[in-house]
Amino acid sequence: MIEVRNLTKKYGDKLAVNDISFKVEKGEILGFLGPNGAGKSTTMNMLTGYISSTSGQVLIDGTDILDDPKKAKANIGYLPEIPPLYVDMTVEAYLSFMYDLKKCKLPRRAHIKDICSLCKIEDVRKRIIKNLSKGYRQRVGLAQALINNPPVLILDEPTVGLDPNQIIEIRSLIKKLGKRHTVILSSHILPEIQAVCDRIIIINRGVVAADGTAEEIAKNITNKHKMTLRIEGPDHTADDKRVITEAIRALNGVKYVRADMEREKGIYDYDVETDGKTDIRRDLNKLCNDNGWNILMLQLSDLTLEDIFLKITMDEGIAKEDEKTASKSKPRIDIKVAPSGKLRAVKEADEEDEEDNSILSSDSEENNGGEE
Ligand SMILES: Nc1ncnc2c1ncn2[C@@H]1O[C@H](COP(=O)(O)OP(=O)(O)OP(=O)(O)O)[C@@H](O)[C@H]1O
Repeated sequence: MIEVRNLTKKYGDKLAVNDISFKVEKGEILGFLGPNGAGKSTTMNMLTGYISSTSGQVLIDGTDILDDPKKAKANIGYLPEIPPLYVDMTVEAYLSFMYDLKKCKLPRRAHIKDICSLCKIEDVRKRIIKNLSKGYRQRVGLAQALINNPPVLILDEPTVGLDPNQIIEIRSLIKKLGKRHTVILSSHILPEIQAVCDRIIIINRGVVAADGTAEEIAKNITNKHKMTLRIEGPDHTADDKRVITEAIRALNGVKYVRADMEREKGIYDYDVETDGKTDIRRDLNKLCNDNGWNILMLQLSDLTLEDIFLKITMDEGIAKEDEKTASKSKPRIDIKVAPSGKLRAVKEADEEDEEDNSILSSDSEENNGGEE
């Protein structure tokens, strides 16, 4: 439904988006994550045809957004971070105006009524937008994005500034919309992405740093980094523990080994961490086979999305130290830390610096719309 091919955007010398490619299938809800300045809004703006790309292509249902913007844009409903509202209009007048602007063909009254019902703004239809609370305004913004019943919905930070109840409502609405629309949702908030999205793309410094489901990301990352093993040595003694720990430590790619509790008589668990680049499982198996040890359990660490992001960020820190001598740096995953999400480790021999801490801001509704 959406195809992005080698998309690049430069603002003067500033490379904001650097050769990104991805596809979003019909009916998929894609979460778009990244720290401040990563290039999310720039990408969203190119996807919606709001700004042009320096190079590359955006295809919406096969139509190039720059070659035939009218046709491509007819397929898109866009809710920017700040909803584009005419605040002196009533909700109804505004939606009717948007209906005309988007040349909607569906029966006007019935359609606007349906959209209002879907977005739960029926009770404020006759109110002036500027008098509505932030949550209601956000829903009116969503209603305008839906007005021409577009197959693609692009939502930029749709829950920013909402209170927790409003956040839950908007999330469940997006989930519902995802059944009939292809949705791209940009957010800083990991739990939001986890709750709503089928798949996540993390963009960092203008490149796609990760792409996949939370499970895939977790698997890729945890597989490579951390596992717990239960190994039975020949003698069931503490000496087994020492020999096994040292032998694992000597494997290529192992960074850290610690013998944990004695789980069965003379049998210990071992926490093992690797360098993140080497998959040690086969070597480990061979080591145990050669020595006549039995692997009774091998468990990859079960990390939350937040753990994974933190882990990636921390590993980037380590990579930075390792790669000081490397010539040119590549982008790294860098996440704003609010509680937690998912991806494919497109993570390369990345590098350096900074973390951000994202904030889940919450505004309470002052004017609780609804009553007239
Ligand atoms: N009009 C512009 N002119 C020059 N540089 C720009 C312009 N718009 C964005 N940039 C730069 O491009 C980079 C990407 O910005 P962008 O707004 O796309 O990031 P973002 O991921 O949306 O960040 P945020 O989460 O803070 O909104 C940033 O370094 C930003 O400063």
